[in-house]
Amino acid sequence: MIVAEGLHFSYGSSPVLQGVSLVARPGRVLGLLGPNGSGKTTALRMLHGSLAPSSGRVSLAGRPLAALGPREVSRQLAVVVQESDSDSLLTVREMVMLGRIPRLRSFQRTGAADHHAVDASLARVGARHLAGRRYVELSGGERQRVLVARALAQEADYLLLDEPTNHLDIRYQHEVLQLVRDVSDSAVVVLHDLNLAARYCDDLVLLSEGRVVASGSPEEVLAPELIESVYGIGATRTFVDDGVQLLFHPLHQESTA
Ligand SMILES: Nc1ncnc2c1ncn2[C@@H]1O[C@H](COP(=O)(O)OP(=O)(O)OP(=O)(O)O)[C@@H](O)[C@H]1O
Repeated sequence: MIVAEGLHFSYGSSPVLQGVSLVARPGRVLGLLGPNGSGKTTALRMLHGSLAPSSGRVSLAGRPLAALGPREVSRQLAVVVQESDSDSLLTVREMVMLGRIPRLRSFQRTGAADHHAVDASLARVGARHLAGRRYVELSGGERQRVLVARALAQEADYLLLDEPTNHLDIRYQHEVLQLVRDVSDSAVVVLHDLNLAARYCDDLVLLSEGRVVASGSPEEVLAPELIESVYGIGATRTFVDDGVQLLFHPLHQESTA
């Protein structure tokens, strides 16, 4: 279980997180939602320790994150963020092998078990055929699969993903999130698309201006009045396949929800 309690953080004098608390339970996908600049990425970075809160705390499986070493953190958390160009010369196989590094001891070389884990991870995301290709030459959707494979190769308890559907077409958006559900049922995912969040997440946390304004099931969080007050756009709620979905109103129309 990942527990964040009362996280505060500022960049300079601008407060970004103002007392954010959340719980990511094992076996569930938690969606982190909120408008641009509401603090989602900052909060996610605190969950995996790449940023420390100015006050508040994060614990993993009951132990304070701040007291855990990087190796221990990487056994529990695997992070999927967009890659920079610095990795551009790597092949897909090499990229996924990077996921094994936290599991190696100092100066230990990769061995048969690591190669097996890389093959198994690529197979799970349906990307074995890409193994010899250069990462930089892949499409956005293929890259996302490879990044998820790298996180899987790490064999961590939780996947943490920051906007994994960014730049993907609608089919790949669904594929990547279905993949997350298929391969790891313990995940925290930052999403912009509220309907994707409703479909693929078990629990949602909605941030606004650095504060949690709602948390709970998609049905509880995606209430039209709340969405309108946070995002400034009217919405009507409907149900598809027993799940909540929103229809948004063009800005000149009044909400009928
Ligand atoms: N390195 C930084 N230095 C200064 N301010 C920053 C930095 N990173 C983020 N911020 C600011 O912190 C606030 C929250 O940013 P954050 O990236 O956490 O929001 P977000 O909800 O993930 O946004 P988005 O949906 O646009 O990606 C924003 O106002 C942003 O401008």
